[in-house]
Amino acid sequence: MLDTGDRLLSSGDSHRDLGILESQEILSQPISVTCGKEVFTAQIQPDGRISVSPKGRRQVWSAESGLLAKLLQLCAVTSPGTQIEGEELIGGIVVQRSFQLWSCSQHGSGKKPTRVLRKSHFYQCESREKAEDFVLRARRQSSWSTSTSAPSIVVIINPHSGTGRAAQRYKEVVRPILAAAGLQVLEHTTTHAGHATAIVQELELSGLRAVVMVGGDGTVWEALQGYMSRPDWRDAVRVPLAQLPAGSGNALAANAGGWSLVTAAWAVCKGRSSPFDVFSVVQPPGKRKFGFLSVAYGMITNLDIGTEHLRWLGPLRFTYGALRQIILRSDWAIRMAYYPLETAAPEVSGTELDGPATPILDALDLNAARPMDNPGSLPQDWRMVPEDTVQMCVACNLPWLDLDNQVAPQAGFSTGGLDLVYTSQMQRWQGLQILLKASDGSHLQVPGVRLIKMKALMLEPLSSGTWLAVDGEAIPRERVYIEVHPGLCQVITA
Ligand SMILES: Nc1ncnc2c1ncn2[C@@H]1O[C@H](COP(=O)(O)OP(=O)(O)OP(=O)(O)O)[C@@H](O)[C@H]1O
Repeated sequence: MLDTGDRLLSSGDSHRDLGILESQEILSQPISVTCGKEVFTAQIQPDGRISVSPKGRRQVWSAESGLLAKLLQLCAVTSPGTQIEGEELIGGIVVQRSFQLWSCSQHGSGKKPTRVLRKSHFYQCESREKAEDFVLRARRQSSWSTSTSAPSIVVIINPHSGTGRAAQRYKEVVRPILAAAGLQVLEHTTTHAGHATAIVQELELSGLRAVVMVGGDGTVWEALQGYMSRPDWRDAVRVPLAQLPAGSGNALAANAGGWSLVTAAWAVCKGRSSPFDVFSVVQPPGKRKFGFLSVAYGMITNLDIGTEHLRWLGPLRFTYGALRQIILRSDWAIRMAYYPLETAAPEVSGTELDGPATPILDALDLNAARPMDNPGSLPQDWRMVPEDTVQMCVACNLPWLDLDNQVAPQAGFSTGGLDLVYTSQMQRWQGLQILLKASDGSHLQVPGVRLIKMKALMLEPLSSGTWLAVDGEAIPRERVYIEVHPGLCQVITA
């Protein structure tokens, strides 16, 4: 095992051999339970719903709907008769001869729907074995994709992320949910910067449902470097990444719909994933890195990396940083050229032993004279960005840069390109408008905000006093080449 932080979590209940629970018919066998003095029938329906109905009544009675339910809620009384949607159910826990069902129900709507954890009454069975069997069936149906064995996940907790409460929040909020779903969880806690990369490089990834980061985007970035530096990177990228939002920005969680810890933990229990683009970051002669979120320069990096000392403020530090940058309003010299999104990439030639191919960048001689020194010498199909000073400047691989700001509303998990969003002649009032409108992406309509879609980018930062950053992590402030790898990785989605 890797480090002192390693810990294998058992769900608390024994996972008995489910060989007997082969068919759907057996999965949905009803059992008789009691709650207080009443007798109920608990059954997993073929569509995944669980119903607990008073014995003898044919109609499934739901405490979640209708006038009676509203009255009961008003009187703060709940009934043990209930019905839980399969989509909400995650599993349950067993205490002696009783079980309790756990679900995550939708709370709020609109653009950022979240889920809240709900726990049913305790239902008593004839024996502990019966209670365990029922919970096992509930887990199989709701969180195990009907498999007979519990899915395994790796959780990497960064105790330094956000305001420093990630480990505690994980223990209080997330760990019980994963245990109720019966997932096999291998926990690692990072002890230093760069540790998440080392953990991922050493992991046995085959058969894993997901690698789950409890932290911010820096932790995801480190895990991604770990994936891509493995000799078996091609197999590794098939294992989905997930982020439980415990950092400051939490962009991967935001883009995946994991707007809260409970919502993101529910998504891990459900285990649905989508392909998503990542990109190569090349700074010759340095080693290639990989990004999943953004390449930023100037104002955006100053408001992020420049407010590291205000970490205790949480995400508010970004708002403070943005206001400060708007008031200071600096111009940053830059040169950029891009390979348009609509232009087809050259054919891939050669092997991919050292990572995914970069056919667009391979057509350039990256160590030769700087291609942007003389626009006439730009390689075929590349275009120069006309402006040579910027204030805000960020190439986004995903729409949300954190839980609050949708900086590139037209971007997506698998568009095959980056959206470069920048300003060149921004006045302070425009900066304020951008700040106010970025929450719904309407800042793109503010005069002076430019958007260019691209498959590849070369960027030369020419000012000091700021940073060049990938996914919020500072990289050397030197020429950088970026190329997108469409749909290379997988992400767990809510
Ligand atoms: N045990 C640790 N002690 C100190 N630093 C750590 C430790 N583990 C990881 N780190 C470093 O913590 C830094 C911050 O983590 P992370 O980026 O996840 O959180 P954040 O900055 O709050 O969130 P975001 O990146 O979403 O804004 C990372 O650069 C990582 O290298």
